[in-house]
Amino acid sequence: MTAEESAEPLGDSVVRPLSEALAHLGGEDDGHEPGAPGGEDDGRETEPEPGTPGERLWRLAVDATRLRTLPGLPTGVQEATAALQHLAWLFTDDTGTRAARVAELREIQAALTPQIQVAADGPYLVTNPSRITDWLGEPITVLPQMALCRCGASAMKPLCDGSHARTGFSGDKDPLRVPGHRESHEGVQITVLDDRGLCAHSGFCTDRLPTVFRQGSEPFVAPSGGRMDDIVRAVRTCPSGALGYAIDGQEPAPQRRETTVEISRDGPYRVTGGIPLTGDDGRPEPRDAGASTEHYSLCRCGRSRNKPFCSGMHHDVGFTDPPLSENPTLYEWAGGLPALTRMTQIFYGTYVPQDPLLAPLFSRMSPDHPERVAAWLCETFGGPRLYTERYGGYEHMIAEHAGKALTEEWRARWAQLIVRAADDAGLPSDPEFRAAFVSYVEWGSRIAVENSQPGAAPPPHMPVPRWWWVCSATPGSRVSALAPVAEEPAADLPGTGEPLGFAAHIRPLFRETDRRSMSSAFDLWSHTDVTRHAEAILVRLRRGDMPCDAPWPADRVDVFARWVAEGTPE
Ligand code: HEM
Repeated sequence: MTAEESAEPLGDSVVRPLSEALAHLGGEDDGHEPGAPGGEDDGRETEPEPGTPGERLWRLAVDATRLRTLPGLPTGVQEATAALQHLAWLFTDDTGTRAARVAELREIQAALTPQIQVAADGPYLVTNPSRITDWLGEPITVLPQMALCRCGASAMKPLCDGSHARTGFSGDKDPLRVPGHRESHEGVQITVLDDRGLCAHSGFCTDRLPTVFRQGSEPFVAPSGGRMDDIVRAVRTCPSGALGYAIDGQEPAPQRRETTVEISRDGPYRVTGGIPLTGDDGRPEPRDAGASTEHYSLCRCGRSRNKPFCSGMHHDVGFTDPPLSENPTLYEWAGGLPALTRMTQIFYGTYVPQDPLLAPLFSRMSPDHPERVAAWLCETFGGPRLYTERYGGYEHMIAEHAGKALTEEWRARWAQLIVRAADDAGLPSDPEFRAAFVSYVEWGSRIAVENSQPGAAPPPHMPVPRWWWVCSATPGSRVSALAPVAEEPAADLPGTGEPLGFAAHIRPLFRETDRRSMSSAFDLWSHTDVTRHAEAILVRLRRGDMPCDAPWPADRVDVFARWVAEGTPE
């Protein structure tokens, strides 16, 4: 980053929030009379700060961080500190120095409670975060003080770049939002608690258990539509905290998960692990009665009706992250580790235990088996080498299958149910992804059977396989997936009185798309066919319902009418 490139973020994210904060504290008056010694305009030449821009930024970041630790300062100080820490980090090239500097900043603000503070009409100020992941589940660099974009307009998402101040972002709730109200839906063994006002419409419950969580039906929850353990699992994956459950009138203790902020793709920040959430005044952010504090979803598009919480508006306003490359890995297309883990948890947590054939085979699997298999799939589908790094790689996987004498019957059931789990987990259902996914499942499961037979001797040291789209069926391989069919240039119309002919004047009026859409009835590029249907075509052209995407202009219809009147010459 050059000094010029840093100027804009410095202005928007450092100078503005700091000056607003100082104004708030009455700090505009610095105690100096204009022109007095020590004032800005005392007429003396100010000595330039020594050191490179990077070193100067670093000292500023340290000063701001010390200031940030003082109690009672406006949130602008945090916002500016976050920007300075980020800039100082960017300007430090050497990895070792970077790590040492981050450690020093962390030390300065170590006494601050980890939390997310919602700045009024501003970003989420994240203090001492332990883990922030992208939508693929990969950790992003965390600094001790961070400001995450809340208005949806930042050019350096997930970080705030000060855009909220330029765009006039408002953090107010919409008075027309679905009101927060927790309803109880009593079943035989379990009561499902549901607050529609908190729902972020991530679809995890409706995908996973559509017989209980019924999109478009009233009431939305039908506890008798599923087994108790399935309902519990579905409720526990609800990212917004809208869902809860009680058994015999008792709600369970909150889940204990690692504190994480997940930046979901095209959607909200999903927070787990009970990170405290406070408002601009430092008090706990008001929540609906009974809402989860262990997990919640925070608006990232800036348009939620229930700010700061997500209300699912990102779908309606078409909030999107930058598109994937034309040839993403299967891992990226699937949705990364979070999506693959969702699938394996459903597979090993629901389908396998309920299946009389598979349940005994997996009765002694380790509790983290779903995570392990997800890590394998993540690596196989082109993601990070998680299985190799964490779980022993190829050799371990081979050893797990060795000697189990897996049968074709087991294999077929395994393959059938994992595809069902992929549906439930909301993995992409496009033909290209599913072709690649199923081909791997078929291939991998058959290899597993082979390697599990008595006396099998699979090669001992192999890398984890890498799977790719099949037969070049990548997402970009279909014309329709790349771009709409290019508009064909409009044909030149003949002059008035110019003798008309089918080949020269009529056929060019019909586009390739028109021809294709009529091909089941007749050929619009054939003189014989068009002559035979000329009157009917003319009626529809005049009515404007052919072609179906947009009617022809009148002068074009007139040319066709004249050609018909002239006896449809060739
Ligand atoms: C694409 C196909 C498959 C993949 C990717 C796969 C993946 C894995 C992995 C990674 C492990 C080791 C987990 C660990 O690190 O502990 C494992 C274990 C195991 N797999 Fe597979 N597997 C496949 C097919 C099958 C099939 C078809 C069956 C039988 C129906 C099967 C049965 C087992 C069993 C019984 C274990 C040991 C579970 C335990 O008791 O801990 N696998 N599999």
